[in-house]
Amino acid sequence: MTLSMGVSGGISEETAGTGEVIFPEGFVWGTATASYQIEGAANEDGRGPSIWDTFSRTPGKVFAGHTGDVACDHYHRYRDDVAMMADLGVQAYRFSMAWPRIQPDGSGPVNPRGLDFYDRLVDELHGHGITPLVTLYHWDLPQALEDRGGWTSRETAERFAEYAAVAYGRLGDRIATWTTLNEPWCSSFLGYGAGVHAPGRTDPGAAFAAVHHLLLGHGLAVAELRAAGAAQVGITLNLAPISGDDPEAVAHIDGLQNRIFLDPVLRGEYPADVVERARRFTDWSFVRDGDLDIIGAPIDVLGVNYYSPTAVRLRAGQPANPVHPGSEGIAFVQGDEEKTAMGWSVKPSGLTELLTRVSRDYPGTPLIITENGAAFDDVLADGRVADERRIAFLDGHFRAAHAAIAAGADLRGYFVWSLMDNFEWAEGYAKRFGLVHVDYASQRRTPKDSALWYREVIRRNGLQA
Ligand SMILES: N=[N+]=NCCCCNC(=O)[C@@H]1[C@H]2[C@H](O)[C@@H](O)[C@H](O)[C@@H](CO)[C@@H]12
Repeated sequence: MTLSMGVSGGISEETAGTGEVIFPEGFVWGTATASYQIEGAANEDGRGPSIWDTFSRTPGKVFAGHTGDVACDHYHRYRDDVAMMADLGVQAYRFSMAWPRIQPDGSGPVNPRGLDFYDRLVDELHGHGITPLVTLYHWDLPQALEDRGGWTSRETAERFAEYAAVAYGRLGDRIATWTTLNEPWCSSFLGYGAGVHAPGRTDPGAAFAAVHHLLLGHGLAVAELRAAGAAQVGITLNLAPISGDDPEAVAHIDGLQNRIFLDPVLRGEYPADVVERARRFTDWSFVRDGDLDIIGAPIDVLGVNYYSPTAVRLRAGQPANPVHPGSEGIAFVQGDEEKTAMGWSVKPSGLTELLTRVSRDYPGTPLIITENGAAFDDVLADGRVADERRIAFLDGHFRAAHAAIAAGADLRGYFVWSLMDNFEWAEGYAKRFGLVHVDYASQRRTPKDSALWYREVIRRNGLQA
């Protein structure tokens, strides 16, 4: 089954908020994870160090000094985890491959034991009738490449395409949908601009160079995957609807959050207003003739990660938000909506707004929600996690996604973040996004009430009244 296969069947009448909601026939329901967040086995079977191994060992960068050394020990427990997904009725599974497992130095010699793991994982998935969707890069850049400039260097883009070809060569016969990058916005603006993610650099100019080389890596990898015969290729972007009374402030943040990625990938050009505003930080000399043609090569599916909307307003004297270069005078504000354990506003209608905007402004590319979910302060008691807030969160967002489909969005699937609690980057293990609870001391998995609820959603292909 390919994930951007056409869906058929009508849409039931949209009942706002409470009624029965049935998704189109063939709609794909899945869960998502990422290599550094769940695998562990950081120094096993030839895996090389990544920038997150380095960053998590840097004092003060990650909550309580947590690292991904063990994480959910998925590297050893993958069979049970796949069986657990099958028991939950999960139809598709989005996971990432660890580049440092496959090429420990990010280039040159391939580590066959690294490929062997993904071989075993994919065969286990198929054995349970679960469709794999792979992310080639979910932030664990080989440290050796960072030592040579990382994503600020064009060389990294070129090495990424080689890695994509190696991965496809071993697994292309069993994985139909290949996405290149997860959230280049995080890799660039959090990793090189604000320094709150690996590699921890705080240089806006470097962030813009990283944006470009991440996108160039995407484009070069798409070319390799196409040449090798990949059925579906795509990319995953974290996007957000931007609201506010001041059009210039909204345009500025929409440009840095959304259009700086959507326009190159889907239109083959950088948004002119973003290019101009960024000239304070970069001369864009890293862009070479032909790069945008490479970046803008057609894709088959766009992965959309949505968590929360962004609201901005002008505020005199407001210093720039380091995540958003040049945002002096722009305040990021939150309404009185419910907040998750991450402090993020819960606004399902933001998903409808986002999906309809992307469909309107960038028509013609099927969409998949590759991540949506929430962290709450889950409590395991008597072998159960009664995570009613997560059920309500997902119910609302599923209905919002359905409303977007009813409004014409070509949405093909939905992957809940995350299958299980895992290493939440700078928050370490303090934040739990999983449908399944993980006791890290024992590595015991316990499906939360939301997992059991999701099983019924999948079985019904929709929501009850
Ligand atoms: N306000 N606000 N912010 C909304 C989101 C900010 C950007 N962070 C993400 O999207 C990351 C994405 C990542 O792929 C995954 O690896 C992370 O575990 C999840 C949860 O954090 C999300």
